[in-house]
Amino acid sequence: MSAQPPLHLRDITVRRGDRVVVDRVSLAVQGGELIGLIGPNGAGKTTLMRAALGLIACNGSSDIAALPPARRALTAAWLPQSRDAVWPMTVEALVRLGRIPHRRPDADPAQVTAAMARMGIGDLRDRRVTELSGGEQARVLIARALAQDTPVLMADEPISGLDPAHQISAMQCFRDLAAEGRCVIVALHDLGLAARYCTRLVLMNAGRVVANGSPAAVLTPDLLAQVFGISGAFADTPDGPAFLPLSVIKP
Ligand SMILES: Nc1ncnc2c1ncn2[C@@H]1O[C@H](COP(=O)(O)OP(=O)(O)OP(=O)(O)O)[C@@H](O)[C@H]1O
Repeated sequence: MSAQPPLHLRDITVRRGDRVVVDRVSLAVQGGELIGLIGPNGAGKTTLMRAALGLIACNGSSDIAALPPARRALTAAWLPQSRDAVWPMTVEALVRLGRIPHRRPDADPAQVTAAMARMGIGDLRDRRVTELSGGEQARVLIARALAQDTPVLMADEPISGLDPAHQISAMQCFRDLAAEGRCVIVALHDLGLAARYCTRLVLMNAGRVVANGSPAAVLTPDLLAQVFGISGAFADTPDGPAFLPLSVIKP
C-alpha cells in the first residue's frame, strides 16, 4: 500500500452537557505511524477518536469526518472498546462483514483469510462467535477491522483481555500495518507495550493533549507523576524501549 497522506485533526472540541471533554485537540498523523493514545480514565481518548471518525458531533475539523459516509468506510476502520457479539454467526461470517464497505463482501475471500491468519484465528473460522472466550472474540473483532483493509485504523483498547502472547502479536500486527504505510491510532492503557511498539505517543489529560512525541519524551517522571500519579522505570534496551509502571504516588 502506498503511504496514506497525512491525517489532520484541527481544533477538535467536544462538549458533553456543559463539560468540555475534548478541548481544541490538533494532531497530524502520517502514513507509517503507529500512534499510542494514552491517558488516564476519562481523559478523552475515545471521544477524540469518535469525533475524528465523524461518529459524534464536534467543533473543529477532521479529514475523515469530512468525507461522505461511503468514502469514510473505505478510508478508516474502527474497533470500538465494547465487544459484545450478540448474533450467533460464525467467525468467518463476522470477519467477512469487514468487507461490506467494498460492496463485494463475498468477492474477497483472500482478505478475510489473511485477516484471520494475522490474528491467529484460522482454526476458529467455523465456530460461533457467541461461544468464544472474551479474548478470542476480541481477536475476531480485530480481524474484522483488518479485513476492511483501510489506510487508517483506529482501535480503542484493542489488546485489553488478550493473553501476553496475543497482546504482543496484535501490537506487532499494528506496527506492521503502519510499516505498510497506513495511519494506525490505538488507545492503550498498557504503557509498556505502548512504549515498545508505538512510533509516537500522544498523552491526553482532561481533554487536552499534554505531550506528543517519542516514548522516551512522553513517559518522563514528571509527566507520569502529574498525569497518571505514578512512578515508573524507562530504559532504552537493545530490544527497544522498555517501560514498567512502579508505584502510585500518594497525593
Ligand atoms: N455519552 C456521554 N455523556 C456524558 N459524558 C460522557 C459521555 N461519554 C463520555 N463522557 C465523559 O467524557 C469524558 C471522556 O470520556 P472518554 O470515554 O473519551 O475517556 P477515555 O479517555 O476514553 O477513558 P477510558 O480510558 O476510561 O476509556 C469522561 O469524563 C466521560 O465521563
